[in-house]
Amino acid sequence: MTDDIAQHYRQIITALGENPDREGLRDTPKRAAKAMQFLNAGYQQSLEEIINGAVFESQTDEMVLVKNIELYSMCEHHLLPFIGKCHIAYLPDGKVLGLSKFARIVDMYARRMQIQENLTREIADAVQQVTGAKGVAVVVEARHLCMMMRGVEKQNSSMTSSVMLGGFRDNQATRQEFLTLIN
Ligand SMILES: Nc1nc2c(ncn2[C@@H]2O[C@H](COP(=O)(O)OP(=O)(O)OP(=O)(O)O)[C@@H](O)[C@H]2O)c(=O)[nH]1
Ligand SMILES: [Zn+2]
Repeated sequence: MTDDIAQHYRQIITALGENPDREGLRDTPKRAAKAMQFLNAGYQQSLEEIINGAVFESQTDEMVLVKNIELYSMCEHHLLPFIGKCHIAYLPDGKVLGLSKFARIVDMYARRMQIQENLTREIADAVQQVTGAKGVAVVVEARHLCMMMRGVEKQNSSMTSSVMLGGFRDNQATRQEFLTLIN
């Protein structure tokens, strides 16, 4: 598969007017193929595999918040990166999730071809599914290189997307507490 992708990169380099056989570019198709495979590795993962049973019984019913999870994804329109951070909160209902698993969930969905809104929704649905929480809130703040390096070339705009489920959707005080904590 890597060789296959590398062959296509070689053609792209040629089509762009470069010489894929010159010294500096000789290994580039293969490197680029490996990088692209890494950035799309989320297709090879499943929720079950990354959670690996790390859901623990707990009687806490207070909000749990994991803030500022770094996020690197690729926009499905241009295959250019969007980069930012993700905040996840949930209201446990007898079960809590291993802390590292929030970052693993973010990475699994981010390492696919995405738009930010769908990524946000997929993270929220996954946390809901594995914890059975009374509520889940996810906010993603990101800057899109497709808007910065090309296209409208706006360097300072960022996009915020959010998904609120259960108690975060129904209860304004809970939602407000979450928004206050992340700002
Ligand atoms: N809602 C949303 N839009 C995105 C995201 N990533 C990229 N886009 C937008 O997708 C749109 C694609 O628009 P098109 O007109 O088909 O493509 P384009 O001609 O390359 O668009 P420009 O970027 O405006 O030059 C653009 O408005 C992008 O800014 C995302 O995560 N969410
Ligand atoms: Zn884009």
